Order: sequence, then C-alpha cells, then structure tokens
Amino acid sequence: MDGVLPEDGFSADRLFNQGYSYTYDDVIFLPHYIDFPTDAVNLSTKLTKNIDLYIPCVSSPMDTVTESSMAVAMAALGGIGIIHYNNLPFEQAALIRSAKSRRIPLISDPIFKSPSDSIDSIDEFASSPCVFVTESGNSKSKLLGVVSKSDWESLTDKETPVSDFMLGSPVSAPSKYSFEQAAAFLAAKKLDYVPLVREHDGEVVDLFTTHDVQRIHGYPKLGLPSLGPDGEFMVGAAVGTREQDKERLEHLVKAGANVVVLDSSQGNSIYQIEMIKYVKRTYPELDVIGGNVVTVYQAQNLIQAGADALRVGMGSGSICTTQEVCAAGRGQATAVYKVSSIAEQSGVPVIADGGIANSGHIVKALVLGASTVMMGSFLAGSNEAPGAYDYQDGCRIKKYRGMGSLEAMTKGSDARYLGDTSKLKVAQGVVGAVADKGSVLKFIPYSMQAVKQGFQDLGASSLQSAHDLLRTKVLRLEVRTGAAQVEGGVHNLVSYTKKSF
Ligand SMILES: NC(=O)C1=CN([C@@H]2O[C@H](COP(=O)(O)OP(=O)(O)OC[C@H]3O[C@@H](n4cnc5c(N)ncnc54)[C@H](O)[C@@H]3O)[C@@H](O)[C@H]2O)C=CC1
Ligand SMILES: O=c1[nH]c(=O)c2[nH+]cn([C@@H]3O[C@H](COP(=O)(O)O)[C@@H](O)[C@H]3O)c2[nH]1
Ligand SMILES: [K+]
Repeated sequence: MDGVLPEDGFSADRLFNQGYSYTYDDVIFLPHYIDFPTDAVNLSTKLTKNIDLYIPCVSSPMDTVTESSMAVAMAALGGIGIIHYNNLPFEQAALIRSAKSRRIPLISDPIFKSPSDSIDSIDEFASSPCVFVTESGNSKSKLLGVVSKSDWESLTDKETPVSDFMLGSPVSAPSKYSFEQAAAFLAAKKLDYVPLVREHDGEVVDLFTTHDVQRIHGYPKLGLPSLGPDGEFMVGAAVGTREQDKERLEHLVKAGANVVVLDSSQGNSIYQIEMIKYVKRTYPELDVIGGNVVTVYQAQNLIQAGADALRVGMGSGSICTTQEVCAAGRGQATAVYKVSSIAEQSGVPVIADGGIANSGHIVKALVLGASTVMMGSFLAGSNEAPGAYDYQDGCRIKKYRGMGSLEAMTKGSDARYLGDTSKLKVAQGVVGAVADKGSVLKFIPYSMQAVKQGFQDLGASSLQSAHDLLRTKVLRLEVRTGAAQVEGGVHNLVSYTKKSF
C-alpha cells in the first residue's frame, strides 16, 4: 500500500492543549504493538530523585489509610507508605519506629500482663492464642513467660496471678527475622506461635503464628521489599509547613523516616518553598516531596526550591470537595501530564495523587508521566488500614475520611496546632466508608499484574518506555464521549457479578 497512513488518534501534547480539564475516565489510549510477554513488563520506578521502588505504589498520608500496618505491608510489597501527621509528633514518630522495627509484612496486637495480674475472662485474649508476661505488663520490658489460651481455659482458679501458671523462659525468635526465617523457625521447633523479640533491648515486637504463615503463603509471592540504607523497611512521613512542624520534623528524622511529604492542598506557597529549603539545608540526606501541584508554574517553583519529587492532584481525591469549595484544581489526567512534562526535564519524579479507583487509572497515571501513584480510597478498605471493620446495610466496611473533613481537622488541630480553635473551619473533604477489600498483600499484586497487562497492550515494557512512547507521539490517545465511557463499562445486562481476581 502506497501513501501516508491516515492520522489515528491524538498525541498527548495535542490532546491536553485544547483547554479542557480531563480526568482519567475521559481519556483512553489506543493499543500499540506487542512484542514481549506480560511478565517482561518491569514496573520498578523512582519515588524521588534518590529513592527507588520495586512497584509504583504509595499509600496516602491519611489517618484512615497509613499507620504502621499499612507502611509495613507497602514496604514489603516494594512500594512505600507515608505515615499521616494528624497526631502528636511523638505519636507519629512511634508509628514510624514501629513500622521500621518489623521484617514481616504484618503487625499483630500481642496482649501483655505483669506477673501479679490475673486473667479474668477469655475476652482478654482477643484473637491472640496467648498472653505475654513481662516485668512491666507492657511490651517494653523483659519477657518472663507466656500463657496460652488453652492452658488458661483448663485452669480451675481463674483468679490466680499469671506468674503461678505461666510457662517461664519461653522460646523467642529475633525480630529481625524475615518472613521465611520466622516461618522456618516455627516449623523446626514445631511451635504454633513465637514472640519476636528485639535483640538490643529485649522488647517484644510482635507475635508470629502458624496462622500468619498460612495466610501469607496464600497470597501471591512478594516482590523485592523497599529497604533503606539501614536495611530496615522504608517508611515515609507527612509534615506541615508551620514553624512548629520543624520540631516535628526532628522527631521524624530521629525515628528514621526515609522521606518526608510536605502535605498541603496548594503547595505553591511561600511557606512550602521556605520549608523545602529548610529541609534540604538541615537534613541534606533526606528527600523531600513537595506539593500538591497541578500546573507547570506551581511545579517549576517547587523544583527550583529543591523538591526531590512532586505530588500532583488538587480536588481529584474520592473524599475531596476542594474544587466545589475553592473553585481551584484540575482534572487529574491533565494535571499529571502537564506537571510530568516539566518535572521530567529536571529529573524530578511525579506522584499522581488521588482519583485512583481501578488498575486502568494506575496505567493511565503512569503512562501520562507519573512515576508512582498515591492511593487513599483504593487502600482504605484493606485489613492494613487503621480502624476496625463495621457493617452498613449488610456490607462489611471501613471508615474513610478526608484530612480536610471537619472530623479530621477537629482531631488534628488539637494535635497539630496545639489546640488552635480560634480559626473558622471550612471543610474541604467528607467522612465516608469503603467496602472491605481484604489484604493489600493480596490485591496489590493482582492490581500490578493488571497494570502489566495494560502496559503490554500499549507496547511499553517499562515506565521509561511508556514515557518515551508518549513524548515521541507514538502512543496515541482519544477523549471518550459519554456514550464511549458507557460502552467501555459493563452494559446492557440484566444482572452480573464482578470478580476481578
Ligand atoms: N490534594 C488535595 O486536593 C487536597 C488535600 N487536602 C488534604 O487536607 C489536609 C490539609 O490540607 P491544607 O488545608 O492544604 O493544609 P495546610 O496546612 O498546608 O494549609 C492550611 C492553611 O494554612 C496555611 N499555612 C500553611 N503554612 C503556613 C505558615 N507557615 N504560616 C501561615 N500559614 C500557613 C495555608 O496557606 C492554608 O491556608 C492535607 O492532608 C491535604 O493533603 C485538602 C484539600 C485538598
Ligand atoms: O480535597 C481534599 N479534601 C480532603 O479532605 C482530603 N484528604 C485527602 N485528600 C487528598 O485525596 C487523596 C486521596 O484520594 P483518593 O481517595 O481518591 O485516593 C489524598 O492523598 C490527598 O491528596 C483530600 N482532598
Ligand atoms: K473530588
């Protein structure tokens, strides 16, 4: 066939310069050419200029998303969690320390007693198979013994102090054991559970059980964990831009935070620019993530100030009302593309923050230029998110709230601003709930497999290759009309069930 091929689709450059603010759902990539298998797709990436990740996933610094359990699981998967700062500085530091003292991607809740305590009811065991007895009755002193639930149940006099019937000098394993090492230890010693004890101070860090071994073996195989130079799990932390946040920052650095996120909805401010410079001056080894930004101009200012990565998104989050309340923001697909275009020139990675509802959105964010995605609602219904499950209309749910919701601000202003109640509070977020999703250790690997399939369809075997295909206009896009979006979803069925994996 002679002649020039007819033009097919738009380049990103042309599509995103038409004066429209596009969301992920508005746009669709045209498939390209496949010359490699799905498993050849490499999703390893950069969080910041100096931090590499095995998978492009970051959990949001929100008090219903990231505390120690989420941070541990995200690091074990090869991503990273950012611990929120809606708490007192010492509390945030304790969450970082707790996450960094683990090697196993789960955190149990061991129960402690002192030798003179008794156990009055079976409820005191909660879901634990045992109770640990320490000098002080909490984790922070020497382990003296252990009481198993079955031993307590066979006891006739339940008022006896635990020292009378506990099993003394219990076997323990070092807390630095990896999952494989701890599982092998349980098997070799034929134990049902073992306390994991930190070697340097004897603190009981966790309880590890055969049930945990079975659970983790049931999940897809973990990739390479995110470990810092200290060999511990990498953990990030959020911090504000107020004067008192400098003191908080000192706590975070002492606790071992590997990276800090300056957590603002509109990051292009004199306050943030000064804070970025302060962080780089005071802790030159610490990477700082600036944001949030959605425009080239905002991005340029933070890059110039020294940001090691940019967090992109304003009003795109599932719990966000910023665009309604403040009339500022941008469609997330446009924001990610525009900011990535300028950030790439300075080698500054972009985190696409907010609006991720499915694996297709992750593909879109990454191909449009982001190096990682930050997720709130996508992770909030998991076992690893803070808070207990509840039931609503027969559905198992977890609470999920915006950090700019009245509820979160009321809790936080006491902790963050030392009881600053003088200001009028206007919410920029809501309090809601999300459905139970099980463990991130299970659904993130499946989501990453789906992302790899998306990359394969586009002929991109890595993030760099996707970014190159987009910039060189090889990869084409189109805007989906309302009808095209309906057609792209499930339609015209009387009923259906959707099970993704
Ligand atoms: N990504 C998004 O679209 C949005 C996110 N959020 C989340 O809600 C939380 C709160 O966000 P923001 O209200 O933007 O928090 P923020 O603490 O950055 O800003 C609150 C107010 O304090 C001011 N401020 C900050 N530093 C200051 C200083 N040193 N001196 C004087 N004034 C200063 C800011 O200009 C702003 O008016 C964050 O967790 C954020 O991520 C909230 C709204 C939108
Ligand atoms: O307008 C807002 N009001 C809020 O109260 C709020 N809280 C969090 N965020 C931002 O939303 C992101 C999470 O969004 P998703 O649930 O869509 O993942 C987060 O990562 C934040 O960027 C907020 N935005
Ligand atoms: K929104």
